[in-house]
Amino acid sequence: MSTDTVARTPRPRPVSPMAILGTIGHVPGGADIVGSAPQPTEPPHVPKTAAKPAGRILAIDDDTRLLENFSLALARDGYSVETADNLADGLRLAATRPFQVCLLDHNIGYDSGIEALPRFAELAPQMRVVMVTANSGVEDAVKAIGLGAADYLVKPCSPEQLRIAVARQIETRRMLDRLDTLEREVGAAPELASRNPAMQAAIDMALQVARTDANLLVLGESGTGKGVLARAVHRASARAAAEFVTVNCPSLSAELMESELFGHSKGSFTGAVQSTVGRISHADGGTVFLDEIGDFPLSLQPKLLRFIQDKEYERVGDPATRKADVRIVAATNRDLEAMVRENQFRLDLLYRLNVISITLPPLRERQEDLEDLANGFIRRYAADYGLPPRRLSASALSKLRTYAWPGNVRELQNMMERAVILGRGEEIGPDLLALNTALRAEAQPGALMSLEALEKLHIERILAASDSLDAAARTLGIDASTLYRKRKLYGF
Ligand SMILES: Nc1ncnc2c1ncn2[C@@H]1O[C@H](COP(=O)(O)OP(=O)(O)OP(=O)(O)O)[C@@H](O)[C@H]1O
Repeated sequence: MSTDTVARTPRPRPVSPMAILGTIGHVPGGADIVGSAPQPTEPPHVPKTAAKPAGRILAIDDDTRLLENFSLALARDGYSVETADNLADGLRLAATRPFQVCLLDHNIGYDSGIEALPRFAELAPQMRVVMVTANSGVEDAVKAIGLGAADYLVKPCSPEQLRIAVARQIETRRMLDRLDTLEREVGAAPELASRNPAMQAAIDMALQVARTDANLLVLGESGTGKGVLARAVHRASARAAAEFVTVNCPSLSAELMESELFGHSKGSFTGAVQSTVGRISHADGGTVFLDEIGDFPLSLQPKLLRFIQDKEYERVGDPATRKADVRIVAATNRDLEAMVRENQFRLDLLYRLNVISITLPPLRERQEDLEDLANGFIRRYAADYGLPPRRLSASALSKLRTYAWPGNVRELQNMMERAVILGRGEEIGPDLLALNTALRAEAQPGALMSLEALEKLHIERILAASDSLDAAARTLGIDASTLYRKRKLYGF
């Protein structure tokens, strides 16, 4: 579909203030049926505070009065209704907006709604289609269901029948979405496989380590997938049934880190109004992932070392020694050996963490994976946002291949999410790829660009010119935890 389709998409029709009819539809002879006892005229009730509609409905019928009646009846329940009085407009709307339910006329002018069902399924696989027809023949109903319709409504129908039919499909859609989310959560770790030999060797090694209880240190630039690998190790291990707990080291001060990790007793410090057991205890039997271990507070490193060696620890303010059986997976993009030389990291802790270390290659060195990763993200976000499937065009892929990916897989992921949201056609072309090179070209003195874009670019440049996160934070005049959050936010 070309990108100009949205521009030509008809705007939603305004709903006229006509009365809601007791019965919606046409008698075969042509006149609208008003129920035997006409309903009192009543303005449609649309909840004032309904920031989010109860559901997005697309109604397609060549009978514009019937479309108005559908809109009125459904607006009462807080649905947002868009209409099309011909098949081509209906298909365009379905391809470009996320609808949960479509009310599709059997015969739309000279076009057949039933014959168009496969096209709707292709353009909007998440949309539940209810066939609406004056023809109550069983044969048609069977054919429609066979071609993907979810239900069949015979007109004339009452507003109540219409609402029930729509509510049923909205509920089904909600349950299917929930199921999808649960399935994704269960299988949250993306499929870990690579066409790049170095990356595949890293994955194989991680899965081999998973079978043991050894601690693991994962190295690699930001956004290369260290957290994903840590989770995969947990899931492939005998610990999978217990918790996987992530601790982002730069985001916590030494005091907070101690109580967060090991727990504290009530009253052990100002503000400790109740006891907490700590993340280590939560992860008993499972895995603790210490992200950005290079930022683990130096003063607390002896306590972590003791826990790793002896599996013993004390809560803050409680002398009782406790035990927990936890595998530690630590990750960093910093040079821990250099930090040891600068007395920023303890050598004995490094030895303990570093029993096995795995380095993930940056994305620019695993070009073989670009296409699979990009299309995987596109599929995922299209499904998440209820948009039709899209794919990367050949020229977009070539453009991705020329880029250096300072933010690695995270940057690619963010870029594909943006492209899916902004894209209108079935293909994602190079114009939708917000590569930072473009930003760089714009960033001349006085260039018209947002403060956020300028901040992103400046942080990126300082990071590239600095030896460590700390050094970059010092140059920028912010603390390391703020810089850490901004990096995650901007995707590098
Ligand atoms: N192989 C992959 N398949 C799909 N998504 C991936 C893959 N690798 C990484 N990602 C995604 O990229 C993003 C960054 O991954 P992750 O957080 O694991 O990187 P990281 O190296 O730990 O980054 P940081 O050092 O900044 O913490 C995540 O959203 C993750 O889901």
